[in-house]
Parts: sequence; structure tokens; C-alpha cells
Amino acid sequence: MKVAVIGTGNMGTILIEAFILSDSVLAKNMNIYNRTQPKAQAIKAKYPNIHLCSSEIEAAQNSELIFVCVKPGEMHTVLSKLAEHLYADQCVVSITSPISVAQLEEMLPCNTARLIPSITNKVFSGVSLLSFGENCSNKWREAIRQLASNISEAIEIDNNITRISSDIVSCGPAFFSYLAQAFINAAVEETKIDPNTATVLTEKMLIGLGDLLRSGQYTLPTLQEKVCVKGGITGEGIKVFEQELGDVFNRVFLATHEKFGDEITKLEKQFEHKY
Ligand SMILES: NC(=O)c1ccc[n+]([C@@H]2O[C@H](COP(=O)([O-])OP(=O)(O)OC[C@H]3O[C@@H](n4cnc5c(N)ncnc54)[C@H](OP(=O)(O)O)[C@@H]3O)[C@@H](O)[C@H]2O)c1
Repeated sequence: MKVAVIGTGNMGTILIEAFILSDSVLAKNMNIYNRTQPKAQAIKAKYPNIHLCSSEIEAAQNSELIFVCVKPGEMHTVLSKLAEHLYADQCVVSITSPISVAQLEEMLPCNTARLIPSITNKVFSGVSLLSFGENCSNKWREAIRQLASNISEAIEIDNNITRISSDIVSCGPAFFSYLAQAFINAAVEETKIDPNTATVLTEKMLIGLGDLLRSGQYTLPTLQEKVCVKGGITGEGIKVFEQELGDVFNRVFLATHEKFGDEITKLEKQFEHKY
């Protein structure tokens, strides 16, 4: 199967490399295009067999499966250019959350899907969120599920939980890295530990936590219960969280959803369908 990636920024590059390194797609079967060429040329330098295309249309016309990995505001322009060159058996996959599969379907004469990736897919881990257009064939649903499963845990979601699911799987790594950094900064401020040691210990603790969860021996609640011995030191720390954390995460999700709502309103002016 020939696969196109249009837009080789952060996420386009992660998908290209994850597909090649997981042996899901051979480099020689990939057609890539980026608006400004240096980013795509750098990928070609790393994977010489990859085909560097000179337009979105060339990439799409030479592929069966086409990933469009541009920012939401650029999606309508790219899809409009592609629409008249696509045929019914092809499949276009968008990776952006504020455009629904119904909106993709309204514009394109082919199969459509959405795959929202996460930076964790770079190491074939974490989740990718799937949604399929109503008219997407079973053949394409299966192929995309398989491809997504090669680089992640592929989970299908309803459109009405798109933002919160993306907050958790795609923004989550940034949110938890931010919290971990605040944890490290406080350790350095309040004790004699130096920043480097605090960082190394924290990173190794997070890797261990991930491995424990991966092993299936613990869930988040059972793990807390195990470490948090009654009357012990961890419990004193947890008490501070209980008193101080308040509704901070509620406000985080309200903020992301407000921004998402603004983006949807802006994008709905370009598409005929509502989100
Ligand atoms: N970042 C994340 O963690 C994440 C997670 C899940 C989903 N997403 C979604 O992924 C999408 C891309 O995000 P990103 O972080 O990868 O952004 P990015 O790094 O800015 O990449 C977007 C790329 O699209 C290229 N582009 C723009 N218009 C184009 C066109 N007409 N034809 C070909 N290429 C074009 C840009 O090229 P130039 O070099 O010319 O600017 C840029 O390289 C967004 O829609 C975002 O919602 C991101």
C-alpha cells in the first residue's frame, strides 16, 4: 500500500518514522510533501527511498492512503486542492481534532477517517484516537486500525468526547511533564537535592510507574493504596494534595474546551457541516 503524508511538521514526521520503524510501511512506498521543502528534504536524507513530492496533489495521486498532517486552519485549503483529484477507493485521514469526520466526508469523494496521534506514538506507545466517516469502507477501517495498532493502542471514540480524549492522550504528556517539572523545582527549593539528581530520580520514577502499569499488576488506585501506608509519610504528602489541589484540573479542561470551541466556530465558517 502506498501512503502519503502531507505536512511533515512535528506530527507528520512522527507518523512517517513510526510507520517506517514499525515495518508498517516501507520507505519506498511513502510519498511525502511539505509546504516548505527543507523539513521534507531532511526526512528524505534520513530515509533515501522515500518519495519527495513537489505538490499535495502529486503525493495524493500516487497513494491509496493519504494522511493530512497540517494545522486545523490549513486543512480546508489542502482538502479543497485534493478533492477533485481523489477517487472513491482512496482514503484520507486527518489528524486534527477540531474537524470532524462528517466535515471531511462533506468535502471529499473518498473514504475518510481521523487518527489523532500522540507524541508517545514515536516509541509505539500511548494511544491514538480513531473515528471513521459514515461511508468509510470496512476494508479501510480494518487497514487503519491495523496501522494505528502497530504504533499505539488504537481506541475508537465518539465525536462528542474528542477534545477530552485528546486532552488526555495528546496533551497529557505535556501536562504531566509540566507537573513533574514543578515537582522537581519544589524538591530543589525545599531540600538539599541538586536539579540534576532530582530530574534523574523523577524521570526514572516515571518510567518505573509506566512499567508497573504496563505490567498490569497495578491500577492507579491499587498502586496508591500500596505505597500510601496508613499513618506513613506518603499519606502526609497526599493530605496536602487533598487540601490544595482544588479544582485545578477542572479548570485545565474548561480552558482547553473553551479554546476548542473557538476553533470549531472559526472552522465551521469554512465547512458546510457543523462539527
Ligand atoms: N503536536 C501534537 O502533539 C499533536 C497531537 C495530535 C494532533 N495534532 C494535530 O497535528 C496537526 C499538525 O500539528 P504539528 O504539531 O505537527 O504542526 P506543525 O509542526 O506546524 O506541522 C504542520 C506542517 O504542515 C505543513 N503545511 C502547512 N500547509 C501545508 C500545505 N498546504 N501542504 C503541505 N504542508 C503544509 C507546515 O509546513 P511549513 O513548514 O511550511 O510551515 C508544517 O510543516 C495539527 O492539526 C494538530 O491539531 C498535534
